[in-house]
Amino acid sequence: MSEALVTVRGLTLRASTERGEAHILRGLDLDIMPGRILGVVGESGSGKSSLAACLLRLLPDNLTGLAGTIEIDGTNLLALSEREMDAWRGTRLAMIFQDPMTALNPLFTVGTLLTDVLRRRHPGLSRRDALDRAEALLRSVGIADARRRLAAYPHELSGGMRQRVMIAMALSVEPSLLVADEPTTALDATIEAQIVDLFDRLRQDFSGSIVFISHHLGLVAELCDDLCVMYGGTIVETGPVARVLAAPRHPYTRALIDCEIETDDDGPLKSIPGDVPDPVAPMRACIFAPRCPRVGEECRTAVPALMAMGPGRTAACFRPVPEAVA
Ligand SMILES: Nc1ncnc2c1ncn2[C@@H]1O[C@H](COP(=O)(O)OP(=O)(O)OP(=O)(O)O)[C@@H](O)[C@H]1O
Repeated sequence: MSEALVTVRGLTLRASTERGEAHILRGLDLDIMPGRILGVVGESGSGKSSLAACLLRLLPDNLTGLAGTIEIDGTNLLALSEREMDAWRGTRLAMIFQDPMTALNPLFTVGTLLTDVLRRRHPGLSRRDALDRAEALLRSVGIADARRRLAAYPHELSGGMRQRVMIAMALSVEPSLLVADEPTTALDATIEAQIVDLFDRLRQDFSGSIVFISHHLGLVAELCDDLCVMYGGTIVETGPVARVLAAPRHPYTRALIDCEIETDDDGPLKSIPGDVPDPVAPMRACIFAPRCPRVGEECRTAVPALMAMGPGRTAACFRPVPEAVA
């Protein structure tokens, strides 16, 4: 297997809250492979967006205790100054948010937003050349009548179109690492399918890594190569997406898949019985133990580390789902 593009080790994040210090990320280890799409899934509150925010170091002020390392090509992003990090964001890292309006400045036209990013990336680029490139980028993300759209303001576009513009802006960075946080959640099903198709097409020309965060296992199965399952600020399972979904080893992954299978298209979303862990509580045992159908004595007294579960796969579980019945 090739070397990881991004190596995350012992990533920890805490927040001061009224109830005390919350453990948002509890020491994550993760390898993100070049040229592959890594899907990150987990229930609401499991820490997916926080992981995304750490990868770009875009964190709110009340978040403290950021520790560990995030290494790309031998540089630890967590050791960079704010200024150095800003330069990385304009050249090596890019993010696509759930709500494009949070990322698209409403005061500027699409053309200005795109040419600004392009000229930051390529300082010698003339305004005319930048506009030509911006137009080509809009076309590449499926925007018809691209020249005319350059003059539009974000609020003049539909939600799906805004999301395409944000994808074009992220691509204009030519990033090594592109992080997409629930990029289709705010869109209706037809537009969602188009955006997923777009990601699928983009991957052919894109040599960097994509981290794709989603609630939706079906979407991740369709689009991603690798999977990372998060629970309670920890990673509980990783591996090639098809193999993990066909035969999960962590009981939490099994439960997530069962919920998705049992949820009818039109029916209410099924959920795993029991409550998600309290982020303020310290972790002294397996964090999934209180909800786990396979729980044993050791699960209530020790914290399982991620253990190898066959080629390219890991799970943090003392009593994994047996392979034969997985
Ligand atoms: N700035 C913050 N201050 C306090 N707690 C926070 C902050 N940001 C996130 N959290 C808490 O950290 C935990 C993880 O949140 P996060 O948004 O990363 O989860 P998520 O898996 O992305 O959830 P969702 O799918 O709902 O977006 C949650 O318990 C959340 O309440």
